[in-house]
Amino acid sequence: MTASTETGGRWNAGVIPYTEMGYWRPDYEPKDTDVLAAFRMVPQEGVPPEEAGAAVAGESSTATWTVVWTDRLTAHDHYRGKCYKVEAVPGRPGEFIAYIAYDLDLFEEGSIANLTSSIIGNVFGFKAVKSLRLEDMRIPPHYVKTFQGPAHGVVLEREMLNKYGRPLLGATIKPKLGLSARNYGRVIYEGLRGGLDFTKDDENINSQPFMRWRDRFLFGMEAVNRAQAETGEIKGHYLNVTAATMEDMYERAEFARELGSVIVMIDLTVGYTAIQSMAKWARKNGVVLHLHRAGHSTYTRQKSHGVSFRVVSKWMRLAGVDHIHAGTVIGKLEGDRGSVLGYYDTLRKDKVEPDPAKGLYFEQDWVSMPAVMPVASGGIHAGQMHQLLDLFDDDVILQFGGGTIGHPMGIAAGAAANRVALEAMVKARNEGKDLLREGESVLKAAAKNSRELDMALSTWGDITFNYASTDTPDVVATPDAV
Ligand SMILES: O=C(COP(=O)(O)O)[C@H](O)[C@H](O)COP(=O)(O)O
Ligand SMILES: [Mg+2]
Repeated sequence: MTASTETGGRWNAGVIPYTEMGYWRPDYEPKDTDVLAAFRMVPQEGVPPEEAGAAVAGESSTATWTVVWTDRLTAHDHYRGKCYKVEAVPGRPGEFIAYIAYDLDLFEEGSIANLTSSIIGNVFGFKAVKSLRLEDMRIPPHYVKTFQGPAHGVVLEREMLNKYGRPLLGATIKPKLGLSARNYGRVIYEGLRGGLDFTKDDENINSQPFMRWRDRFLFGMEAVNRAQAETGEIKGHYLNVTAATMEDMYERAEFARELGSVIVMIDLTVGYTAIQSMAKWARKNGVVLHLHRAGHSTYTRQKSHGVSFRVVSKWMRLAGVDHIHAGTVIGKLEGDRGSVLGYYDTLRKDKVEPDPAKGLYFEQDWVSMPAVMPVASGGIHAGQMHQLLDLFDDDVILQFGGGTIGHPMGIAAGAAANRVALEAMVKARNEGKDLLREGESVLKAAAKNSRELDMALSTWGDITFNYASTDTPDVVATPDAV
C-alpha cells in the first residue's frame, strides 16, 4: 500500500503508512476476548480507506505518526489495534465502516475512563479522516465481568418498589427552573398522589439561588411521604445530586438516603468516573440511580461524526446506572424507531444479536449483568399510550412532564389520566388485543369512565411531533457477523 505517500502532502506524505506499520490486518481473526469497534469514516481525499482504518486503529491503540525506537521493547504485535476489515457503505459514496480489534490487555479493568481515552481519545481529530463515528462496540464477557454493572437493575428495582407487570410512570417537574422549594414540593405531591410512581428533577435543577438543594430535598421528600401514606404505594422523586465536586455529590446523596429516598439522580455531564463512583455508592446504600443523558446529542446526533448512543448505552450499563433516558421515537426529541429499539435491546437484553435494522453491528453477551431500565421521556402524552406500550413493552419508565403538569384540570388529574390510560392499555394487551389497531378505541372507552383521560385526549390527542421523523435514520451499514 503506497497510495498514502502519493497524496501531495495532504496526509502523511513522506512517512510510513499505518498500513505498513501493522495496523491493517485483513488476515486477522478477532479473538473472543478482543474488544471490537465499528467506526463509520469518511477518509480525507487521497487516503485509501484501508489506510484510514489502519490510522484509526493505530492512533486508538499504540501508534504515533512514525516508527519509534521503543516499539521493539514491547510485545508490539500483541498491543497494536488491528483494522481487520473495511466495508463501503451501500448508497453512501465515500463512507466506509472500519472494523477494529483491540486486545483486552490494552484496557484497565472496570474503567470507562480508560476504555474511552483509548477508543475515542485522539482519533476524532485525526487528519486521515474527514469525519468519524463510533457506531458500535463488542465488549467481550471477560471485560464485562470486570465492571460492577447496574447498582440494582430492573428485577431488583421492581422488588424494591413492589411494582410488576407494567411500565412505570414518571413526570419531570416543570417549569424547569424558578419554582420555590415549597411550590416544587406541591407539584411532586400532586403528581404522585394522582397516580405516578415517580416524579423527577430536571437536568438543570441543582442548587440555584431560587431553590437550594437542601430545601428541595426536604420539601420533595415530605411530598413523597405524604403521597405514599395516602396511596399505600411506594413512590419516589429522583433527587438530582449533580454538583460541582464529588464531595458535594456524596453529601447530597447521603442526605437523600437519610431522608428515606429510594432514588437519586445524576446527569451525564458529571463524567464517566463520577458516574461509576455514584453507581458504587448507590449499590452500597441501596438507592436506585437514575441517569439523565444531558449533553449527549452534541456528539450522538450527527450521523457521520461522533459516537452513537448505542455505544453510550453500553458504557452506561457497564458503569452501573439503574435508569437511563433512551428516547421515545414518537416524542419531541430526535431518534428513529430502529435505532431507539436498538438502544433498548442493548440496555435490557442479556444477549443482543446483531441486527442491521436496529443499527447493532455485533453480538453482545452481557453474561447476566443486570438490565438498565430505559426511560422514554420528551414530549409524550396519554394519547400515545398504545404506541408506547407497543414500542417498549413493560420494562420502561414512561415520563410525561408537560403531559402531566400541563393538564387543564391540574397536576393530579394529569397523573390520573396517564395511570388510567396505562392500566387500560396493559389490560387490553394482556387480553391479547392488537395495540396499534385497537389501542385508540381502548383509550376512548377508558375515557368514558375518566374525566381526566377524556380531557387529556381532547387536549393532546392530535399532537404528533412529525418533525422528529425528518432526522436521517441511524442505520445504513452492513453489520459484521462475528
Ligand atoms: O425534561 C424532559 C422532558 O420533558 P417533557 O416530558 O415535558 O417533554 C427531559 O429532560 C427530556 O426527556 C430529555 O430528553 P431524553 O429523555 O431524550 O434524554
Ligand atoms: Mg429535562
